[in-house]
Amino acid sequence: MRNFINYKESIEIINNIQLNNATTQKLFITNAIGKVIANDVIASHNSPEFPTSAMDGYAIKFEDLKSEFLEIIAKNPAGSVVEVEVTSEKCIKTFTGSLMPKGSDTLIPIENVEVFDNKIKIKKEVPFGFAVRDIGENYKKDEVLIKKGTIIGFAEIGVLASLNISQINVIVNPTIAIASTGSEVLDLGEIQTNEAQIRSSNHLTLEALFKSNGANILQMGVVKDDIDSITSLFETALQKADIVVTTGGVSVGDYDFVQDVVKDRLKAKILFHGVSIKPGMHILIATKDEKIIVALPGFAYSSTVCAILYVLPLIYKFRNSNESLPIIKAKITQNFPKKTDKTVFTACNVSYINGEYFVDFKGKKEGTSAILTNMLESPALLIQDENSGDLKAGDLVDILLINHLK
Ligand SMILES: Nc1nc2c(c(=O)[nH]1)N[C@H]1C(S)=C(S)[C@@H](COP(=O)(O)OP(=O)(O)OC[C@H]3O[C@@H](n4cnc5c(N)ncnc54)[C@H](O)[C@@H]3O)O[C@H]1N2
Ligand code: MOO
Repeated sequence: MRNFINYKESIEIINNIQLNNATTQKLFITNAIGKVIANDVIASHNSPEFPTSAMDGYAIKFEDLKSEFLEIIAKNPAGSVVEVEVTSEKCIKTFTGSLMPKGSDTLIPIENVEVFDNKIKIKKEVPFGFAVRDIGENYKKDEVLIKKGTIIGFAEIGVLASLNISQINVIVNPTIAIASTGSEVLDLGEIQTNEAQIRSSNHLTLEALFKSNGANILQMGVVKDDIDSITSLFETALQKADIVVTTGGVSVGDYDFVQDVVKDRLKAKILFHGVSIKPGMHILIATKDEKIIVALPGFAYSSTVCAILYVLPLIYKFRNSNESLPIIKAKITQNFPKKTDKTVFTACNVSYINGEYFVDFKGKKEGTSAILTNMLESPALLIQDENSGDLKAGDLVDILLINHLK
């Protein structure tokens, strides 16, 4: 009889896996979108470096605000440096993005003045320093602007560009080899020869999930339930990938060979085989020569839930990223019983109304762990801890936001 550990213990084991130092690569910034930056980015200068005008108007001395007229002594277009200084009762026509001329401290917008030849009359006053962007308004020299572990997105690209940084060091994404095992499962396009065969969805569901969450994929397709084929699958996959993920063949059936191969042929170090969760209780995680093996159950819903719970955190770990699973609180809108003493992950609908998350089960199908369609539309996983009881409408519950995974 196998020893089933609880969910919390299984996650601690995953968190404690020691990985080698991540490899980094240098990329041009827009090729690094979605990658994890390996070093802090520190501002090399103030932005702006000099007081800069935020509007089109006239640069003045604030003390002249009440003067009857101010003489326009120069024009100061953006991109050029005006040498003339603003002195008492003088002003310089200055534009959005122009440096504030020496001697000036305030900008009167064009709309606030009346122009008489080379003079202006201020019709509407402004406070001191109006429409002047101070030195370092956007960022200050030596400020840490992007922390290592951040995933590069559009805002990071913009900040890097403003720092004139064209290439950055990013973590090389882990490679995950994926295969579905089972003599009844057919790859796409494979000809069906009897009624007991079904189309494999798992290997492609997992490819989509891992690819969009930061892994390179080695798709190995479908492998029949046969010890030699499964052994050679693992041997190849372990050479090429950091993580090998399979589905099927981990429970108690006569043809559940994945576990036999991992334990007896590969002699991998078993971290656990069996967790008190629903779905996915037969999950097996092992290590072999610095590589990680994740053998998931065959059912489509079980393998997907377990891939989210165990493989995504491994990807985060390989990428040294500051990501974590998006688990938040929501209000449940109907009574919901606790059906087993395991930790249970149930697909539900999630909506966000007036700043609060709500969950219900409208349209969700009940049945076995084969029902992947429950993950369509706007799903979340309701998490019922092993020690929790029945839920009542209005209770605050933990949910994992599936649509926040990419
Ligand atoms: N006597 C017992 N039977 C079962 C137990 C148990 O404890 N005692 N556990 C059940 C649970 S829970 C699960 S989960 C499954 C896990 O079994 P396996 O991981 O060995 O998976 P398979 O038997 O290979 O497949 C299960 C199911 O999923 C379908 N499948 C398999 N691969 C794919 C694929 N690539 N794409 C789509 N669907 C797939 C397969 O046809 C089966 O229907 O064991 C229970 N049995
Ligand atoms: O362990 Mo299984 O509950 O059907 O995935």
